[in-house]
Amino acid sequence: MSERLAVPREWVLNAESEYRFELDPGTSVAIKLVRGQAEIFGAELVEGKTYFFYEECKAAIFTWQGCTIEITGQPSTEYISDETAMNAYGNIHLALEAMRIRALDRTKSNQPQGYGSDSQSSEPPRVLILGPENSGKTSLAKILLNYATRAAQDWCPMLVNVDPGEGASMLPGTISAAAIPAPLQTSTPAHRLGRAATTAPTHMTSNSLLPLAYWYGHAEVKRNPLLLDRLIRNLGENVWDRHEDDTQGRVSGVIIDTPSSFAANTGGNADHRQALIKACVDAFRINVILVVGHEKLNAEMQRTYAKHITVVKVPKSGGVVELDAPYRSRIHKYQMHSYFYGERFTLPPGMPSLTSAPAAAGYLVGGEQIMDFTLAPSSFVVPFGDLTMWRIGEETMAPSSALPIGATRVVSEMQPIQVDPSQAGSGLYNAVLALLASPNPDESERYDEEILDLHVVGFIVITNLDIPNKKMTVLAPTQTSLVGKTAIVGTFEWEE
Ligand SMILES: Nc1ncnc2c1ncn2[C@@H]1O[C@H](COP(=O)(O)OP(=O)(O)OP(=O)(O)O)[C@@H](O)[C@H]1O
Repeated sequence: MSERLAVPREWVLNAESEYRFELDPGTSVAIKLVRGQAEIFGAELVEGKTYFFYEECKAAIFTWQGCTIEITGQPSTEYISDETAMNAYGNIHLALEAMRIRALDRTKSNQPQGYGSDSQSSEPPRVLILGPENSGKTSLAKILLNYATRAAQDWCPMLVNVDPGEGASMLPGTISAAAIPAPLQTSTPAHRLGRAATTAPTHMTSNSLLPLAYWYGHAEVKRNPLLLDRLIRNLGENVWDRHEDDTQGRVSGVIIDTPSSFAANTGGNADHRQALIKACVDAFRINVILVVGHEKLNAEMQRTYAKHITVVKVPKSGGVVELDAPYRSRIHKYQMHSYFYGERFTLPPGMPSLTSAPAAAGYLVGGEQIMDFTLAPSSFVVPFGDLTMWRIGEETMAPSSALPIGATRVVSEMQPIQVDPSQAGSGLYNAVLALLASPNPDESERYDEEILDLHVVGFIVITNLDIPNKKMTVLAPTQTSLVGKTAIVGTFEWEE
């Protein structure tokens, strides 16, 4: 390792500029704010503390007023840019903030929602972010959420992620909603939108989220858009119910991050794309649409929604990195590993070790004091009969275009099909499954497709199938009884 890497390097940033960096696999960097003010995707850095970044993190340290930062370790790419989109993003935040304050005033004056001529303008912000691949949608969502939580009003905005390829604070394949009480930190792309409490070691709980999630099971929207539509509507209903009894949460608003396939047809069907945007608009009663870096989509949204919804064209940041498919699948792997095994990273060369107490006291990962990030999952053997496993829709369906004219396959796309683990080719070996909440205890309230509407309570992996003895080996965060539980398999595979 070269001597240069061991020596911390100082970078001086002028006001309204940012230091952008990208990391190679297996490397990490430490960044300390030496003096001045700085933030990362809207979350402020504490002066004198050392922040760690790893697992191919790509990010920027931005400063409004100027600062000096100290870097230890060598990113594969690093540079300073004074051409950022932060002014535009800051202005959007101010407009959303004004909406929150008006909505709060209205609540305090006890006027019901929808009352009076200015009812539209006193609604809290419910924002849908749309844009093509690598336009910076997730980064913008994070910046807006982080600015809201810093506003000294105790806002607790709701982050909704309907991009199953992203996974937010859960695993990829899920869509979720989580109230965000404090700025979302940045350290690894495996947890760009926070860490769910279920996977975090206990000492990290101060920043952990309690998301409500549904399992779609695939990274790609085109795989089963009808299912995604239904899950989005389920999520919307839940958020709406929750906000009925939570004025502060309701007034803080909702910010929705979407997949790029909502913006452009990526081999899918144009009707599905529009239907999914509509599902979000209806389910979350969207009143602001932000379109990042896409003229044509902006025009389309203006045409379709501008009568009732404020549609705003937003510039794309020049710092956004083009993420390719192999990178995205490595991130999925980091996410799945960190759910079961926690996080491991090596300090950059030249850093005093974690056992050196005085130095480690100033070390922060994801905004938390560094200690031990590893988890000890359980691997145990259970009879096949303990767990009922389902797959949604058939694997070998003919495409809709191959069906007779007038026929639809709505039922089969949404149909839960029980998976028999004793059948060769069940697809369960090394599959990631979502464990679902219990169905309605009242039998008379049950319905055929109920499992589509049950939220996720955890995840397991089947690491071995012993067909002659009708037993399987299950990897789970803790040893737990699976008797009577229901799980759904998707298309995510576990890799050691
Ligand atoms: N200003 C910046 N400087 C450096 N990296 C950045 C900056 N803004 C975003 N990035 C990085 O660029 C990558 C893509 O950004 P982001 O995920 O926000 O885009 P997206 O439009 O949501 O992507 P997707 O195609 O997955 O929908 C991420 O790794 C993000 O951390």
